[in-house]
Amino acid sequence: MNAPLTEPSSTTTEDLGHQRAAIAALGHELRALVDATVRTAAPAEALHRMTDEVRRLTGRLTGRRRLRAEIPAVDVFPGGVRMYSPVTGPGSPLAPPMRVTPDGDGVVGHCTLGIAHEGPPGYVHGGMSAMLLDELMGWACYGAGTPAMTVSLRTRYHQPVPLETPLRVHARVTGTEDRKIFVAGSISTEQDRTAELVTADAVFVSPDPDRARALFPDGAP
Ligand SMILES: CCCCCCCC(=O)SCCNC(=O)CCNC(=O)[C@H](O)C(C)(C)COP(=O)(O)OP(=O)(O)OC[C@H]1O[C@@H](n2cnc3c(N)ncnc32)[C@H](O)[C@@H]1OP(=O)(O)O
Repeated sequence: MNAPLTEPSSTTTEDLGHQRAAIAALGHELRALVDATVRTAAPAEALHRMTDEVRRLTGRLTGRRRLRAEIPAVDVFPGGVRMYSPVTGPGSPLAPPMRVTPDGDGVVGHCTLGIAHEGPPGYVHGGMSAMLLDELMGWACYGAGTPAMTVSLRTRYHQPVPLETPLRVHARVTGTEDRKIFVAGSISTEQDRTAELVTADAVFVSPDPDRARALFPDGAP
């Protein structure tokens, strides 16, 4: 029988690097598994065999489990690496993952979505587009020195967003009013950055300090 998979006990910088690389490698394979799962035309018997194998694998991820709201040791929070973010996390099978970089007065996100994120056949699910924008708009707030949470997000879908096509997501802060931050965002393809397929505007709010402490006892965003 295979040995259980457990967490390392020490957390030196080198260990963290190894741990992050291992998390990213597992995330990569799980994303490949998700992609294969939503594409397969395998017959029911093959799917049942596969189900048994996956259940066995899941059972091998033993050891201590992260608690709700606990920040993983591999993360830098706030404002840094989030290994399991459903949008940017290299360890998340749900994430594209989107890579975020500064861009002039805002931030830009790069990613390609596969058919696991399909809405209309061949195109991205509208909720997924909203998720990419929401996340990146949050990064824009953080980049502007005002970490905040979304209180309102309005999306406009101008044209369908193609799957399996490199995408460029953009966000920038357009104004502030006390604790409110106004943010604009868009999605285009890398190939034609001028054609905005989805645009969005959002209001973010920096929680007041008491609210932030209550929401995030381990460190406000
Ligand atoms: C770095 C990458 C991060 C990525 C994160 C991606 C972003 C996210 O997904 S965040 C998760 C989704 N958002 C949430 O869960 C937020 C839920 N909301 C809350 O918890 C609270 O509203 C919170 C904590 C944000 C603010 O609470 P609090 O500090 O008490 O503020 P509050 O006093 O209610 O409101 C502040 C101001 O915002 C205004 N406001 C509140 N909601 C809205 C709204 N929907 N639209 C416009 N303005 C609003 C209020 O009117 C008030 O304005 P004013 O001072 O002029 O009266």
